[in-house]
Amino acid sequence: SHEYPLPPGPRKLPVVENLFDIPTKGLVWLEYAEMCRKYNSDIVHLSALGNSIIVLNSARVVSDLVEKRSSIYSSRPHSVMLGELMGWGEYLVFRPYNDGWKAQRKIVNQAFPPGDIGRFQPKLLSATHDLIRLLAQTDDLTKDLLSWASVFILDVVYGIDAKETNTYLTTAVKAIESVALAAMPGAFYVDQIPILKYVPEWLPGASFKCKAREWNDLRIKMTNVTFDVTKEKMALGTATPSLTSVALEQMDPSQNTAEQEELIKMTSAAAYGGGTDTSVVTLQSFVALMLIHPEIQRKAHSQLDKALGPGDLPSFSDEPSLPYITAIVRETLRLQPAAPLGVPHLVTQDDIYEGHFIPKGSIVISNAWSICHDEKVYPNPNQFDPSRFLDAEGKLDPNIKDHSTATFGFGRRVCPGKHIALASLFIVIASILTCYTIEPELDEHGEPVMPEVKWNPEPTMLNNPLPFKCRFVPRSKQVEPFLRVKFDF
Ligand code: HEM
Repeated sequence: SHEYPLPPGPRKLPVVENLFDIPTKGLVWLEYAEMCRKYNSDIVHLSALGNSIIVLNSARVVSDLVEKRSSIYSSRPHSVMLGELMGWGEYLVFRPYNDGWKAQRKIVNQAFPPGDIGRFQPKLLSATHDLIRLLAQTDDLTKDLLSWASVFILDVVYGIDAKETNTYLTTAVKAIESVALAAMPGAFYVDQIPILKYVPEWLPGASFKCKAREWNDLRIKMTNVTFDVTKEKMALGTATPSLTSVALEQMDPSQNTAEQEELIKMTSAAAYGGGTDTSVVTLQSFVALMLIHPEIQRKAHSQLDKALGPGDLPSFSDEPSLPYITAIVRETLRLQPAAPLGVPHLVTQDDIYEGHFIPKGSIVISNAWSICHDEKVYPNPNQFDPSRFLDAEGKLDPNIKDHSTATFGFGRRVCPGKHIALASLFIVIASILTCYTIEPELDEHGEPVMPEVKWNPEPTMLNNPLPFKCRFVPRSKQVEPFLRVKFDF
């Protein structure tokens, strides 16, 4: 009954409203983009089960609302399953926009100052060299990439070194998986019918409560075990700088210690969870895109061979002479963003935008996919072409908008690990391409068989290629010492 109409969108049916219009199958970001095209609007409204959903489909509207009006567009939807029953509701990623969120955000910003990533570079480099060695004999690419991401993130967040990683990996992988499952809208009825949370566990149909209890245990374990490692190392004087150690050192002694530690724990676990899978799926997409585009690998190889001495592995100081590698990082994130719909925001006040009413409490979904595939900014948007980011001389062209405004989210919630993620992707991509050519597997006659690479059509928050087969073929005898294996050339 507001004087301004809601944004356009599919017709609302009695009772169920738009329940059947909400995409739940296939690549949902494409479905949302299509819906916006159909209603000829960059902003679309849906409602179902008491939720109001606003879809934003262009850089312009996302910037106008989520960025310029960020004081009211920065909260998160509440979830009974994930937030209450599984206990993740107060962790940085999921926490509503309040003082607790601000305190956690400050912890990350102090430990990860965007201007100073130097202190983490040795950690990223050493995790990358471990991966390079694994790839020489990989038979499970996903597993190796997960190991790379876990090694560097556990080191950056907790100062845990590579040999200890496996001890903590199983719990974390299960915990992160449980979050991904519970975060899928519609996965658990209790999110639509909150009163179900009072149902006793033994009642038929209440298996979600058992799951929630197990998953809550995983959260507690994941949060505490790694945190305790950092504390112990600090006490022994063996800690290397990490998010957790920096935050512990910066605690205010005049304030309650237990409360501050609790905040640090939740922040660290959120960074651990927020950084792992996103990094893995981005690298999976990179490998898949290289396999499909040997001509791009050749260009990258030629730049690497010019910039590096024979037998050298790339370091961070090589970045200025490797613009094509930076362009591959950007193009991978643009073409196949890791989280095409980001993490939903929530608007905390009624708002009016371009003649439309946006109700307080609406879930706001910013479609990063559409922004990254806008043909006005990126001609032939579905083409993998790193050189679109370069000028005529092959330098990075500052006039071409880079993906990072979209792939890493928006406004006050923008990914606080963004510069670490970009640095880790640069070094791992440069190192893989220095050492290897990514090639299809050979059949029994020695002929290459190019697999059909498909991006996962299951509805999840992440965008990853389905497992595919490929080979990492070493490029020269000079890298053998790094790989610590012998090859026949
Ligand atoms: C390729 C890698 C990565 C991608 C694509 C990515 C993407 C994102 C996105 C889309 C969001 C939600 C932003 C929003 O709500 O608007 C986010 C949040 C977050 N990310 Fe990342 N991320 C990556 C790596 C990392 C790393 C390495 C860390 C930490 C070490 C990290 C920590 C976080 C945290 C703590 C949040 C929650 C911020 C908040 O809610 O205030 N991320 N990330």
